[in-house]
Amino acid sequence: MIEVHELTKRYGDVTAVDSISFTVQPGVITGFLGPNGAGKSTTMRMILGLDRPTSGTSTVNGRPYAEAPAPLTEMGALLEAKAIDKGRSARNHLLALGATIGVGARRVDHLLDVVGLTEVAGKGAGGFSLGMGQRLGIATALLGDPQTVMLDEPVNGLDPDGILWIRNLLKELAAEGRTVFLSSHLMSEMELTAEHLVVIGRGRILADVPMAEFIAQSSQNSVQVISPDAGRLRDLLIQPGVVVASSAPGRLDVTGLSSSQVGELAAAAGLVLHQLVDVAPSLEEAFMELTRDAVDYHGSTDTTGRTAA
Ligand SMILES: Nc1ncnc2c1ncn2[C@@H]1O[C@H](COP(=O)(O)OP(=O)(O)OP(=O)(O)O)[C@@H](O)[C@H]1O
Repeated sequence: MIEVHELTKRYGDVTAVDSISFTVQPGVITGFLGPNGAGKSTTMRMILGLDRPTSGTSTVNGRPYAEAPAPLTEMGALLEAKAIDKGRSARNHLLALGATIGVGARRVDHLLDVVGLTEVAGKGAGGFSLGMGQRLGIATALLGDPQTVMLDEPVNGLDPDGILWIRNLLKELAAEGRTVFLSSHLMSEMELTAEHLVVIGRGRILADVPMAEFIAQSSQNSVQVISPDAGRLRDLLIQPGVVVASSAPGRLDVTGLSSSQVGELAAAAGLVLHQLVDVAPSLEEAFMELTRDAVDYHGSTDTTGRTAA
């Protein structure tokens, strides 16, 4: 279990983390979400004891991580890929770390197999691709068979096969009753992996809820309609508070009305419908809605350098 209590971190004038409290429970995968610069990495670094909090506390399995007698067996963490001695082979890296906690060659070779690095185990990790470095980082996190794992962007650089593999691995770890805490900007992947979410924006907790609840509370529900009379239906549905978009001929995506309202309006006008479906919002839509006011870095699709007057 990870417990964070009124944790604050200031860098000069910047408050990176602003008195946040949350608990990461064992047995479920908890996702840590937030826009760029929200404070996720800073929080994880403080939990790991790599950054000293300005105030507040955090504990891993009941005590500050820095005080754990055998940290690698308490919590395995992946913060930055490739944070290893680049000249060393993957196997030697794991063996050297394993030696500090009584883990030998057998478990090292097993873990190399689990993360899919057996064939390159003797090669210098300096030549590893981003995804291979990530796999090695995950093997390192699992080395001490820890009760808790904390992973910052674990799917970063992984190919589709690797992403599926880590999703299943994390689910297995949680099913074994372990605490699993991970950050990711890949919303579709997080939606498939996590059961609980902690969302942070500008250093503050915006949500700490089960995934299903987080998505359900979004107002982004829409209705998808397919009709041979799409044009007439569109004119009928347009009213204040209703947005009607069309992504294909004969298809309308309606927000602001329920499917029964759309169906009744169509029936009253004698319009034929071929399909009428409620579309639940995605995690991405729910996340964008919640964090709209907490995004510090906005991009633009204008690559011309011209700005609107
Ligand atoms: N060592 C540091 N010195 C000064 N400011 C820092 C430092 N580390 C982080 N910050 C600032 O703290 C804030 C939170 O940064 P942090 O890296 O924790 O965010 P994040 O949620 O992990 O972002 P991202 O999604 O981009 O990785 C940002 O404004 C960042 O610029």
